[in-house]
Amino acid sequence: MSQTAPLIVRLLASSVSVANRAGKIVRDIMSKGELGIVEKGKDDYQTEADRSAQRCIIASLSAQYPKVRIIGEEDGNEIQSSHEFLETDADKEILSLECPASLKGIKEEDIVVWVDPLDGTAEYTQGFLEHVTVLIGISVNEKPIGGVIHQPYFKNENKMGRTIWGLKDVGVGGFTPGNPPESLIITTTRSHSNPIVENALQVMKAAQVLRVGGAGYKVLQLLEGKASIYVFASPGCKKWDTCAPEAVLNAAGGKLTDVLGNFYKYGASESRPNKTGVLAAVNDELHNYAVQRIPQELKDKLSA
Ligand SMILES: Nc1ncnc2c1ncn2[C@@H]1O[C@H](COP(=O)(O)O)[C@@H](O)[C@H]1OP(=O)(O)O
Ligand SMILES: [Mg+2]
Ligand SMILES: [Mg+2]
Ligand SMILES: [Mg+2]
Repeated sequence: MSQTAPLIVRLLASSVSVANRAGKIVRDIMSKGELGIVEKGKDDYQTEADRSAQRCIIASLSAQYPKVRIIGEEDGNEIQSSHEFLETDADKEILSLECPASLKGIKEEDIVVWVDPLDGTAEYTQGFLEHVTVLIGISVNEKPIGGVIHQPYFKNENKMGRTIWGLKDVGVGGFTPGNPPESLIITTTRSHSNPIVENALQVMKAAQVLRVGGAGYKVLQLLEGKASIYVFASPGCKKWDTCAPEAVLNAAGGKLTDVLGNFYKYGASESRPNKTGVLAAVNDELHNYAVQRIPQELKDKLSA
């Protein structure tokens, strides 16, 4: 690995390689067919793929960046016994990026990485495999500045999977960005809905509502021009769900906030739940439209 590239570029390059490896683990466990499902809470599951992918990501990144604070979704991931999963490659394309001056002085101690080893677990267990992503989000001073969204089941011509990345003041890569659709298309949850979530959808006056799994996949739909706005007026998403998607969306000129229009903070001591929901769009105009549409009563209910 090039030791000459600035830390943030190396960390993003490592995250791309580690996410690819985690994606292979996710596919291998599905092929073997022994998912080892554990119920963590209501509508909240964990599988062997969530556990193994997280072990791979945390072991690999903490071995190379020992002073970076890394927070993963799953509990009980002892990293000692994970040498089988160590991935120390770093993506060459990312390593060759020109690091903007704004990101050059960042030290390991300044960084908090939020890891969702498998976003869309419900969909993974139900066979909606294209909704599944691996998310690695890099934050500095509480703000998401870089991120990786890996899709293990994206079908290319000759290989499985693709990795989308974004870096502040640099841009995005790994996919072809699309313009927002002509008519208003909303993307939202398919497995965690409730009456308040539905109310927030109705007020948008959308031409179409797409119901898909995962925060990563929904933000990808925005980036590819398949949807205009991502609305989820409910707690349930956590910091590891939104850090990487928000970083990539920001790098593409978009915006992700809660349904009141406030940014989440990604410091290590922040509470994990995104209590006041998620509202995201590829540009400020669509984002403003959505914030204004949400009734005050609903905003009050969520922030109570
Ligand atoms: N009620 C909930 N309980 C647990 N996780 C949730 C809940 N709501 C959302 N999430 C997390 O946020 C992601 C996006 O939500 P949704 O697909 O419902 O829009 C889910 O895939 C899940 O992440 P994960 O699959 O990593 O546990
Ligand atoms: Mg989960
Ligand atoms: Mg998730
Ligand atoms: Mg997860």
